[in-house]
Amino acid sequence: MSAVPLVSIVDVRKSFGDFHALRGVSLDVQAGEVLCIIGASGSGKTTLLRCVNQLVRPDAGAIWVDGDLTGYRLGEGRLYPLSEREIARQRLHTGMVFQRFNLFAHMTALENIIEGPVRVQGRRRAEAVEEARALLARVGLADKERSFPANLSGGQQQRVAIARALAMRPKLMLFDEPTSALDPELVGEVLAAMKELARSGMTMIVVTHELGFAREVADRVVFMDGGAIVESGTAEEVLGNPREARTRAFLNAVLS
Ligand SMILES: Nc1ncnc2c1ncn2[C@@H]1O[C@H](COP(=O)(O)OP(=O)(O)OP(=O)(O)O)[C@@H](O)[C@H]1O
Repeated sequence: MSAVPLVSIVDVRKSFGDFHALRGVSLDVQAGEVLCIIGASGSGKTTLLRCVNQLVRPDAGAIWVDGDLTGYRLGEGRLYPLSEREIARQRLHTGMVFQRFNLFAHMTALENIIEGPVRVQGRRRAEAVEEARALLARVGLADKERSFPANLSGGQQQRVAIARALAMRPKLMLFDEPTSALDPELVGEVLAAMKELARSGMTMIVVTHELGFAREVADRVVFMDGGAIVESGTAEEVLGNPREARTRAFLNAVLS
């Protein structure tokens, strides 16, 4: 019998006006799995990721994260939609790293990292500081705790953003093209931090154009097109020997 997935996405649909961004997407992610989502611009990758932590509410379908039906709570045998506040609380189990780093400009790297644990989770400041220092060391920025975002490179800011997400002790990490806003020479350092995280056993869903990263780290690669999953398999299968013509066309376009 296979294990219960940490994330279960069942027939999720989402439209923006007449545009069908997701046309019935189903996907399971096991605990500890690293899933990379690839696909052309507009294929629905970001929308799917945002549905997982409810920054976007699906029109139909269901998403479970660690046993919780996201956006709902069970009471007296019925499902009740959660309020925005309750959704925010549910979202705390899921860390997200965006294209843009969105650090608080008036706070140092360390203060950015402890903000969530102290203010939102009510953890003791001393404990949060100790953990933040360990996280900064983990992403290679032990010497930058007093730096403000304006004095950090894009790659360093993104690594602080990863540390900040991890400080909330998430069960799941979502990455939305975390290196696409970076200068090329800064991409490697962020991917290195993500690789270390992947190897530590974190469950990760990564929307990425970095096929080398996917090849090296992904347990599974999913190719999306037109709001649907076209192909799913190991990196070797999907990137090395794709079955579907649409996957081949996409790979030919990005690799040429
Ligand atoms: N909030 C929104 N309002 C209206 N349309 C939206 C919204 N979000 C997404 N869309 C539409 O849905 C389409 C799919 O978007 P999505 O960002 O999920 O694709 P993507 O595969 O992640 O592309 P990209 O790589 O460009 O981010 C977009 O092209 C856009 O037209």
